[in-house]
Amino acid sequence: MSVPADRSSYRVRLQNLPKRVSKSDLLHLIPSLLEHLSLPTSSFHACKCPQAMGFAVITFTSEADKISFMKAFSADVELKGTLDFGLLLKDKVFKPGQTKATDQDSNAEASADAAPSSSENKRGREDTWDEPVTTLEIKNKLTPLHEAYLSPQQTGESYAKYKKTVAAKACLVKITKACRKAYIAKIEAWNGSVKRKFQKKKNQMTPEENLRAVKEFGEQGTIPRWLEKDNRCVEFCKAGGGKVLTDERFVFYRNKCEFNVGLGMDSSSSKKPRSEGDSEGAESSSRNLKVGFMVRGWDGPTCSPDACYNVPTIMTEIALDLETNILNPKSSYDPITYAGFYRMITVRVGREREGGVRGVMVIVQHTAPMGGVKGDGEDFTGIMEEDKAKMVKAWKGKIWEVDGSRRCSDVMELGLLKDVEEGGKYEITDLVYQEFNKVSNPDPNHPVQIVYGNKFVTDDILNCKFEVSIGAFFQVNTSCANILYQQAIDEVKAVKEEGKKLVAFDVCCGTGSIGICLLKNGACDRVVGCDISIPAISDANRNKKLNGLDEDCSFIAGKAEDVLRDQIKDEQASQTKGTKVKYVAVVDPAREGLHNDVLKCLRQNKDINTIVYISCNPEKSLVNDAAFLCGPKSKKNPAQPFVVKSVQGVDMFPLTSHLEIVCVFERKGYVVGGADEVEVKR
Ligand SMILES: C[S@@+](CC[C@H](N)C(=O)[O-])C[C@H]1O[C@@H](n2cnc3c(N)ncnc32)[C@H](O)[C@@H]1O
Repeated sequence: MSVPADRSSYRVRLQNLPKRVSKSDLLHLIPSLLEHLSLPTSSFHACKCPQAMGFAVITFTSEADKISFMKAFSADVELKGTLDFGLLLKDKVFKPGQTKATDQDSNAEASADAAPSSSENKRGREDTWDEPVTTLEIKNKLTPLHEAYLSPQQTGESYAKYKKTVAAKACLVKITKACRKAYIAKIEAWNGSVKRKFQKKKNQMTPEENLRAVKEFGEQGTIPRWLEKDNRCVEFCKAGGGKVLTDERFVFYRNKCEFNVGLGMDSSSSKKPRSEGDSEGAESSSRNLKVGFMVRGWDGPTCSPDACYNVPTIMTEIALDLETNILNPKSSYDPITYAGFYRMITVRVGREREGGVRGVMVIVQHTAPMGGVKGDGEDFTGIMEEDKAKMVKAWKGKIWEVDGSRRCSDVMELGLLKDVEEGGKYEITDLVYQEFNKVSNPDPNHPVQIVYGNKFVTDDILNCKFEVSIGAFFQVNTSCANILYQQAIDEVKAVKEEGKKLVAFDVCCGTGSIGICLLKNGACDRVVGCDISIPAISDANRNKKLNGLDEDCSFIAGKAEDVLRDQIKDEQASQTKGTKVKYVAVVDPAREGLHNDVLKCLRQNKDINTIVYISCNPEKSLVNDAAFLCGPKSKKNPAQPFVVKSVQGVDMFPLTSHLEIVCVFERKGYVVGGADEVEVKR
């Protein structure tokens, strides 16, 4: 059989798989999936699953086979219900020659809540350019729940109910199912081993040994009360009947957006230019540079962000200014051919400064000016310098008076906003360039070049001030972050005990924002944080001083899986004798969840009995991590398990399907029969 050189268009991504799925699991699963869908097993060619990533890439024998699979899969409503983890199919765009599904891919997805997902995208699909993109299509892509919010009849579920369903059902039921599964497997194994043990030793055991074995069997051989039924966990948690928290500002809430610099549709020509010889394309290219979102994926047109409910007006105005007045029309980047110069424009709005003016940072990401990504492209040095000079001239010192009423009247009519709360005064205080030549996204430590201004923006959460560097993470909905962090404060305060010092380990602390808010608001007495990002940790170290908390905070840069264990040990060793200390962990990992070593460290440390877990991926990584923290004891994992104490949803991304969850795990001196109310005695 001849093997085609490039099978990139034959691949799909199967998501929501259990994190620990192996290739051999998949080799069983895929043929049975195909059988279930009445498709020939011969259509399957190969599969890959990166370790502990919870997804797999399946390659079919042809593109037609892939399309048949996708159609059958999407049409099969039952399928999702029958599989424990609710599989999700994603027609991920694989670049020509790309065979590997990497970590970077999922990071790119993680940051894509501003940008459209590429779920319906197909490489080289010509119909992405056939029809003009409508504003409804843009809205559906970026704020897919706008219709559920506006007209409950259309989806049969109101917006609030949908979000609550995600919080209570999808997350909690999945946690319960995953934990129950682990207990059931353990019990089955235990039954077998106990039986063997008894049969072997029946006559040699003393009555005491016999009693001990029976007791052990009793403890290990029973499902904990909170996991008795698949939905039992819900009864223990607030979100089962509770409301998702929101600040009720459903529009224009993002403080950061990443705009693609691509080509927009032209009424005179819908064909995308592909080469210099393509005169029709070249003509439309000169008119079509667009700054916005790629609603139809990497090979589709770039669209104006004006129709997006979650993008503030100042950002849409900056995008428009760039595309009409500043950027050279021949300089957009093509992610398929890697040709071109400007890749992405990030706009970040900061806090209000003196005179009611809000500072804005613009980051221009581009390829190498000489030769581009592959090194053999055009020389953009002149264009770069020219455009940069235009930006400085037009922006530096200019106050933008933004009239938000145009977009407000639209959303007020729809009931998304009560008052005109948009627009105001802005100044682009910082302009930064970043050269990036690889295919995916730069890591947080990637260098930048300051054109004018600073390397960071400033913002406030609760009553704390933060400086945030370019590569550092910061919550994208600042006003809702107040609610999220207040929730964390309340949960940590609940651990505090009179006469005892409370130390909070802020795992994946970013710029130190959660820990600093905890400390400043009296929830704990000391914060010890770690984060993989060096710029974020230098921000955290500046931010603790900015908030007058230098003495009681310690932040270090490093992967949590490498540094947390020693950080905890050092902190415990540093306590003066006689001090009564309690410890709590607040974890806020990226979408992939916590590394196994971090989970092990938290579960094994008997001094940490409460974990406040903030998750932006409650249906996947939170479920997997909960299964580890709450799963049965084993030889590898002998420490007492945690139970889920509460789950609270916070609507950080209104009108999208994303939901932030604050899940509190508490370690209980669990014994059969409901003693899960007893604290661990040490
Ligand atoms: C969702 S953000 C939370 C940041 C911060 N807690 C906040 O609220 O702003 C996740 C953070 O995890 C960090 N991170 C990712 N992988 C990590 C790892 N292996 N070890 C430590 N931190 C990590 C990222 O740099 C990022 O700052």
